[in-house]
Amino acid sequence: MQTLIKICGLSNEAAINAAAKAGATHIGLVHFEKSPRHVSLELAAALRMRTPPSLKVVLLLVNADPELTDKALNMVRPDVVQFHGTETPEWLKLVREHSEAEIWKAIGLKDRQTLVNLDRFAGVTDRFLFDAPAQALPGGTGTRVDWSLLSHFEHRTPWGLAGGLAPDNVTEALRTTRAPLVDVSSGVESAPGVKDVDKIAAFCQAVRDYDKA
Ligand SMILES: O=C(O)c1ccccc1NCC(=O)[C@H](O)[C@H](O)COP(=O)(O)O
Repeated sequence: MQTLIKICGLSNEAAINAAAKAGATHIGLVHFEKSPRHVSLELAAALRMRTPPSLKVVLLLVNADPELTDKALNMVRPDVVQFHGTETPEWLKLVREHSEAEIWKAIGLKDRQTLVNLDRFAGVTDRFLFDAPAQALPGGTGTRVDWSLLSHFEHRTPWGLAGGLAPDNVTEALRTTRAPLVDVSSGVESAPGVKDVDKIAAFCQAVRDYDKA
């Protein structure tokens, strides 16, 4: 089966087109002011309109209040909303009742206990995204998670792997975890927030080569 590829933290049309050309399946737009990849809702909505249909648009929010969440979903109309903070299952359930967007929950993967605690999100998230635990920023830090934690875990919900992935380590990450989706941000940048089209192409090529092997 083809591995899904999300290129996160895009902020211009050229990078989106590069992701489409390289064969990515999802792009991420980060709406979080502290991030070097932050895009305003106006820009996110404009980029969403110009995104080729081969790509699903994922809007990232971090502990956004109800008013901002509602505004963001109405303005951007993403295919997926990714919650990347300490949002509760109750909050996700409420969003699900008011939105048709797919819901993803990012999880800072610290140890085995993190995986045991996932049950509280059963039925309220369409996908878990396992990322490095939050640091100064909750995501986009380029920090690898311990892949071995995922290698024999029986997943009951669709999931994806994020955190410190790059063109030169994604093959090993896939061999170890068999992730159905991989997510990358800083590993395909030349500077924080600046996407590199050659790195995007190399990342996607490495994933497609793994798929074919
Ligand atoms: O990318 C950010 O700046 C960001 C800021 C706040 C919350 C989430 C953020 N990114 C979320 C993502 O899905 C990233 O792709 C993921 O954390 C992996 O990032 P990286 O380790 O840099 O590849």
